[in-house]
Amino acid sequence: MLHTSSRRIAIASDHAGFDMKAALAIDLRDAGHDVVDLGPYDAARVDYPDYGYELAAAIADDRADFGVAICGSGIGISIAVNRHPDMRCALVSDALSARLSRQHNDANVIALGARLIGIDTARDCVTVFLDTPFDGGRHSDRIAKLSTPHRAKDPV
Ligand SMILES: O=C(CO)[C@H](O)[C@H](O)[C@H](O)COP(=O)(O)O
Repeated sequence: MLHTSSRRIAIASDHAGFDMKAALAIDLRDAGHDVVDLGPYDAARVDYPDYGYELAAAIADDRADFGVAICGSGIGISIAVNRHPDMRCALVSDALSARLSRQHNDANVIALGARLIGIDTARDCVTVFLDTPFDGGRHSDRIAKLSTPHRAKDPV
């Protein structure tokens, strides 16, 4: 059982993340979540930006509450998701990082590297991610700044 309260979860990968995506989608559905699988639907080689952009759009359009993004390292698809100003995609490989990404960063997408971590670690990360609330407080203004980026101050 991955977690308790039901959520709308979009999940996407590239070819390297295809098997992990399939396993996590089953787990999430078994746990009672409404899972939107954005593909790919077979293991043929694809480009991770296409799927990262689809995942970001699904959340931005309110078709999902949270996202799970998977590629070989998790790096490429996390970069793609984070091109959207309202996405806070956290690439994690341990449960503590997954928890902190929710508590401090209000991350709405978790990215995983299927060639770097095993399915048990991935399950732990997703479980903690979905079960952990945002702390708010001092973190809220920082989160707001992420959606309105500005240039760094000129050096003195
Ligand atoms: O990890 C990735 C991007 O950060 C991708 O999943 C790919 O694994 C990576 O780009 C390598 O591509 P390949 O076509 O699988 O060799």
